[in-house]
Amino acid sequence: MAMDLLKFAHEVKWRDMSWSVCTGWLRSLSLTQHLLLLALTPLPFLLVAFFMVHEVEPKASHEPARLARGVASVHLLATAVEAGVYFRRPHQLEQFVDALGGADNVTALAIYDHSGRPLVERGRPVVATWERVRAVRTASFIDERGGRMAFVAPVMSMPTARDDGIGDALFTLVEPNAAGWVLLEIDAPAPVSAGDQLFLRHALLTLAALAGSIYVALRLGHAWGDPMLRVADAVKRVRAGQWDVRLPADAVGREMQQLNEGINALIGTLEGTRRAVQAGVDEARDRFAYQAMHDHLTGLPNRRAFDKALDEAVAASRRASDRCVLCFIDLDFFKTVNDIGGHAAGDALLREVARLIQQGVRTEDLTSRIGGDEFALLLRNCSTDDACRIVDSLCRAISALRFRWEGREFRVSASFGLAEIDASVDSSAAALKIADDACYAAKREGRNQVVLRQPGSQGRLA
Ligand SMILES: Nc1nc2c(ncn2[C@@H]2O[C@H](COP(=O)(O)OP(=O)(O)OP(=O)(O)O)[C@@H](O)[C@H]2O)c(=O)[nH]1
Repeated sequence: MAMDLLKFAHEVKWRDMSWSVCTGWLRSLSLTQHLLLLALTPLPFLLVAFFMVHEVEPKASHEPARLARGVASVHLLATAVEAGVYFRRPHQLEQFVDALGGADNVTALAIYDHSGRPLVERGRPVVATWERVRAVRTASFIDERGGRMAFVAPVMSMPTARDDGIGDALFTLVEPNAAGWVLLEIDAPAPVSAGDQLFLRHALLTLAALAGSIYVALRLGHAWGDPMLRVADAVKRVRAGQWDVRLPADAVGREMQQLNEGINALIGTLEGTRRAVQAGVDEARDRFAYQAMHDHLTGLPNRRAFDKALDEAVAASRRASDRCVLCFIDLDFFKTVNDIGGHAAGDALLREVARLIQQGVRTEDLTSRIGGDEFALLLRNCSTDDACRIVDSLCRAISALRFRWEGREFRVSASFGLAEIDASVDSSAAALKIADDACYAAKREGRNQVVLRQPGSQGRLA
């Protein structure tokens, strides 16, 4: 029992496996190959039907009409030679047989007496034995062998009356008996060749039907498969970023047209969504890029942007002797504004000062907020004198500012440290250090003033 179960499980597994291999193979076929398979599916049935039809087809030599003709011929012969047999006239029989034996399809013709002795014989009979001949009572077909058909008919004796010797009128009628037999063997028509013709005709028809099916399958495969391939190609191109791909709306077949329309609409929708997402991404990227380089409170370039510009300025001064001036600005007693007016007041003041500084410099100059209440200027292509003039007017503008907040008024001022960047300044850090020192000096000297410090010098009030 257990063995049976194991065997069954094994069989089921094998069946499942072969089924999955089969379905896997089917799935791997193209549409054209599927249709070809469909067209070829009836082939085994056609072949079986074809051979069955060929098998039941009666052999041409056994056609009833042919047999009847043979039987009639031998019967006529037997009747015609009756007298010759009865009266044993071989000469007459020979003439008769010679006349008939010349016929094309007669291969043997023999006339036997009642004891089986051939009275005359043309050709050698091969189909019928004497035993079979003498058993014949009426004209009939005996057999077919070796491409010959044999017909035999008895030659009947004439009916006679026997005198019984009792009186004048007393006779006994003697029934006719077989006095001999006529054997006729003729060529059997070539049944095989007729069968072959039939076979050939059926085979040609089958092949023609098959070729037609294959042709239709290939045409259908292309008619259905090509639009599908176009769809697959369109999807592939869209995935590669070609959003202008569109499928023809006049494809063959209503279903294909609907599919193309749907895919075109889908591509359009995806394209719209992609544009919206891309716009969002671009906008976010720009925003992040802006935020990365700008101060959120004042909108001025921030410390990172300033460091970058300063690096470039230092490199340019060393390379081409482009002179520029770096300026540090630190508000004086800014903490007081925060403490009295609150952080919001401090923010508002920072924005106000930023606006003032921006208004007071040239367009090619860079203004940035680099820390809490610290600003920096990069005055490009600028002499120290021009720089002092610009910064001095800034200093005055800031100290003239009356900042009002919630009914209070604040007086503001700033300390400025200037550093010229020439070819002797070898790094941004060195430039920053000089400007920072100058600003610190301005603070130390009493604030609200400008200190210029040349590279390598002690510095002076501007
Ligand atoms: N409102 C506001 N305050 C800030 C901001 N960033 C920094 N601060 C404040 O700014 C002040 C800067 O400090 P300091 O420069 O030492 O103060 P100060 O009063 O200006 O001193 P001096 O520079 O020596 O005159 C600190 O109190 C910080 O809390 C900001 O974004 N907004």
